[in-house]
Amino acid sequence: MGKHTIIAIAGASASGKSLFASTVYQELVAELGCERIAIISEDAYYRDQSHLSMAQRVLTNYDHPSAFEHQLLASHLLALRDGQAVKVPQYSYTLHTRTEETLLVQPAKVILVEGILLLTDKHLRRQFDITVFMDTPLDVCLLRRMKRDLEERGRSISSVAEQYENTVRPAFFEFIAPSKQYADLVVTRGGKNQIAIDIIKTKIRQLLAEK
Ligand SMILES: Nc1ncnc2c1ncn2[C@@H]1O[C@H](COP(=O)(O)OP(=O)(O)O)[C@@H](O)[C@H]1O
Ligand SMILES: O=c1ccn([C@@H]2O[C@H](COP(=O)(O)O)[C@@H](O)[C@H]2O)c(=O)[nH]1
Repeated sequence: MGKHTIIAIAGASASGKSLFASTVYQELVAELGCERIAIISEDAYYRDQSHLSMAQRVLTNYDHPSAFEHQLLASHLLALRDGQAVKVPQYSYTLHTRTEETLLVQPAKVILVEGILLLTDKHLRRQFDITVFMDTPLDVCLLRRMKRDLEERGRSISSVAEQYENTVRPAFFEFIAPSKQYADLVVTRGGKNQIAIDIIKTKIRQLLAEK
């Protein structure tokens, strides 16, 4: 591995990717400092849709690779590897578009990236040094997504159910499940699997000691 290590955490929507990644990040950043570890979400790279009306935005398939600007994410990961800071877009799930703000992410020795389709894109896969797949049963994901989307993303029961049937579930079988083959580590039991969290933390500490 080179000077920088990029760790991808993929899996179904609500499988626990962001809880897992943010727990690893929070538990390590205090110990290591933010110049050594950074975190990015693939969701930040949903395409800007500010030119579309709300009625048009709700028709987008947010579970299809075309919904993401993966090229921008790939170029940001390359820049971070090269020691340059990047301006990560910020995305609003309620407005279905990017906000005006960006978040300046500084280059770090270890970069955690989490998102549903990270392992489906061969250009992105080339950037990852370590790959993790959250293997949470789909019924558990649906229940967690329902609760989260009602509480945090301004959705209704019927809108979550409709989107789940139309795009979320089909995309899981078409894109996400087949991408599990590219994972180095498969994590069961979601974002609170402390043994898996500790394994990744130990690996990160070991990599940083070598750099
Ligand atoms: N092992 C777990 N036990 C209980 N709740 C969990 C667990 N893993 C994740 N969650 C919860 O499920 C929801 C979805 O998790 P999240 O990390 O946002 O998923 P993702 O990033 O994969 O979409 C969140 O509310 C999170 O707190
Ligand atoms: O405008 C949007 C953008 C995305 N979504 C849904 O979000 C999930 C991906 O995020 P997770 O945090 O991994 O759940 C994806 O399944 C999209 O369906 C959305 O509903 N609206």
